[in-house]
Parts: sequence; C-alpha cells; structure tokens
Amino acid sequence: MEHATCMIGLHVRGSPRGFLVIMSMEDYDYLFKIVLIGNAGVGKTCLVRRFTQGLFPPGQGATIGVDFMIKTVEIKGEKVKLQIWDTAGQERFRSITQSYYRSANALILTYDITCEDSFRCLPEWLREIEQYANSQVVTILVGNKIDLVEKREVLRQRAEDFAEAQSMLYLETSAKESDNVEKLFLDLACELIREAKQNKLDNSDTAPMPGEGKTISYLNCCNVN
Ligand SMILES: Nc1nc2c(ncn2[C@@H]2O[C@H](COP(=O)(O)OP(=O)(O)OP(=O)(O)O)[C@@H](O)[C@H]2O)c(=O)[nH]1
Repeated sequence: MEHATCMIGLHVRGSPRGFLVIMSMEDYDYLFKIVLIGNAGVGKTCLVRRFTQGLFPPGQGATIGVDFMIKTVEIKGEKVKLQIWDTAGQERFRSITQSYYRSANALILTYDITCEDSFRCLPEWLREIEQYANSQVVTILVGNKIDLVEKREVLRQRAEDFAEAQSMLYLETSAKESDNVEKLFLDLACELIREAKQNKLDNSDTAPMPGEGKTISYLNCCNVN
C-alpha cells in the first residue's frame, strides 16, 4: 500500500495552543477510534499511557480538552490501528469532549472503584452517550484502581450488575499495576473486528446508502472466514 502523510491539529495536555503533528499512515487492516470518558481523576490518562507507552506517569495532571494517541496491534495476523482519544473529565470541558463521541467505534466509560461518586455519576455519562454517540458504539465499563484494595468503595458485583443491566461489557483494571490494561484494549479490538466482519457479511449484497452504515473504517478489507 502507498504511504500517505497527513497533518492533524491536536489539543495537547497542558497546552492551550495545541500543536501540529506529522503523522505517517502505515498499512493496516482496521482503524478503530476509541474514546475514554468518565469523571475527572478516575485514571483515563494513566490507562492510555500504560497501554500506549507501558508506563504509569508520576504526578499526572488533569487533561485539558482532549489528548490523542495511536497504537497499532496485531490480532490473529491482522494489523489493527487504534486511535485512542483521552477526554478531560472536568465539567468545564464537556462541550469539547462531547464532539468526539459521534465518530467513536468504542467508548471506555471509566470510574474509580475507590470513589463512590465516580460510580454514581455513571447514569449521567450514559445519558451523554445516548445523546451524542453513534447508536452502534461498543461501550465497556471499566472500574480502575483495583490496586487500592483497602480503599474500595464500589463492590465488583454491584458494578457487574449495573453493566449487565445497561448491556455493557465490564472489566476492572489497575493502570498502576498494569492489571487488565492490555486485555481491555485488545478485547475491545477483537470485539470491534468481530462486529466489522459481521457488518460486512450483513451488507455483502446491499450497497450502503450515503450516511448509512457503521463508523468502523476498513482499508485493506479483511477476509471474512
Ligand atoms: N493507585 C492508583 N492510582 C491511579 C491509577 N490510575 C490513575 N491513578 C491516579 O489517579 C490520578 C488521576 O489519574 P488520571 O489518569 O490523570 O485521571 P483522568 O481520569 O485522566 O483525569 P482527568 O484528566 O482530569 O479527566 C493520578 O494521581 C494517578 O496517579 C491506578 O490504577 N491506581
């Protein structure tokens, strides 16, 4: 495949001005957009940095607007490019962050298992998803900071029941200890591939109408077995 280069404007953590990044597009079989949402301080940025850079950043400051990272993974011989958008949890950025929901293939709705308030806010986040996201978006509920066992305020069973009632997947993670972080993103990628293949099968004999269809992007269309 030909290599293309494009320029993309980004908001950068701590920088009110943002900056331009030259991004080189490589070959990939799938491109998925994943957006992390949830209250401020639940650990969204730490989850993203753990997955994309393999580190737990010390003294992590609050996200300003939206951050963006890319990681390409290989799943069963297929190259999957994950575009990961980390949104600010603070209320004052809500109008900016909402605009990123629409084109998301998957949303990672995160709360902090040591913070009851972050769990109680979940219905509010679900209303946001309902209002701004694509109706076919895959949503996973993530309870982060499981390394803080003694400080747990939200029982696992309660969160699992909540997720099940809302037809969401559920996973508990620790960005600090790297528990389940890889699994979170890889499971999500697998689920998106499964849906993309299913969608391709469903639409195999009907050309999509303008504005119809899923937001999942294909480049080198994969083989559906
Ligand atoms: N113990 C523990 N602390 C964590 C974990 N993940 C994040 N933290 C801490 O929680 C705080 C907030 O983490 P962030 O990743 O900035 O949270 P955020 O959800 O991105 O916050 P906003 O950018 O304000 O929306 C930081 O002090 C992190 O060090 C974890 O898995 N375990």
